[in-house]
Amino acid sequence: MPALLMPVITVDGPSGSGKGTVCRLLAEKLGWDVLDSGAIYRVLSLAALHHQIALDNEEALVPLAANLDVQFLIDSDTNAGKIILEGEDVTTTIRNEEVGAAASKVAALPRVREALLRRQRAFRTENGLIADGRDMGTVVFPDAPLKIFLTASAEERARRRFVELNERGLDVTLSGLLQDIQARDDRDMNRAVAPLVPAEDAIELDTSELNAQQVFDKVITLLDSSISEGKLPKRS
Ligand SMILES: Nc1ncnc2c1ncn2[C@@H]1O[C@H](COP(=O)(O)OP(=O)(O)OP(=O)(O)O)[C@@H](O)[C@H]1O
Ligand SMILES: Nc1ccn([C@H]2C[C@H](O)[C@@H](COP(=O)(O)O)O2)c(=O)n1
Repeated sequence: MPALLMPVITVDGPSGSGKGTVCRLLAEKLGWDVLDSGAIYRVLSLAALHHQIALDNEEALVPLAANLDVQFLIDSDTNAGKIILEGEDVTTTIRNEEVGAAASKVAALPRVREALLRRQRAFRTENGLIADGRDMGTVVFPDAPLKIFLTASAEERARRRFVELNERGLDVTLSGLLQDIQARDDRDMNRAVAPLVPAEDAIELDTSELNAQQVFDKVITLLDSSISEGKLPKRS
């Protein structure tokens, strides 16, 4: 690994455990970049739908993944992320539950994961990186000095998603979301390649009874321990 590369903090865990929320807060605090690896799988599944490629057609999905025409931009005024797929703004579309389920299907294909590996590792630059996903600590950045694995009960994760989607005006039911979450967990945890499991050296944090601020505070405590152990550089 070239010496210029800064450390990575990995945050893995199942859907709705709060990874994206804590990664955003951490990145703001540290001024580091974020890799939202789930967004890459979501964009790929959307591209497959656009090109009418079946979600289990590994032969066709591999070149699509390798040549994916996607840009991850930051709006300089609002600082909000923007995702452009083949010239189209898909920032909101990829967050739909259907796209999440489709992403979990293409993500089960070993050669598709392989094709996306280099693209994910390229997010690591001379700035520090917070990497959000399922296999960040186990496969993509196994040398990360701080690995966090967030969990929460499926019921609590479904409740969180219900609140979020209701706020967005979407017509969803709690029981439907719970079923979706359980199906996605099952696929993500039981696939043959890079299943959702904590890395051996990951620190697990159950967020079921914690609000987002409490989770963030705990992560900052873990970060400070890693700094005092010399695993991460002092923060400015
Ligand atoms: N500790 C928390 N307590 C309550 N709600 C939370 C907590 N953390 C996050 N949330 C809310 O739960 C929802 C899911 O959070 P978030 O998107 O961060 O999860 P995620 O793990 O990144 O999910 P996914 O993998 O599906 O992208 C969001 O609406 C978020 O605001
Ligand atoms: N590192 C990753 C990230 C995501 N996936 C798959 C599995 C998820 O169900 C799906 C969507 O992810 P989300 O945006 O909800 O975090 O993508 C994966 O296999 N590996």
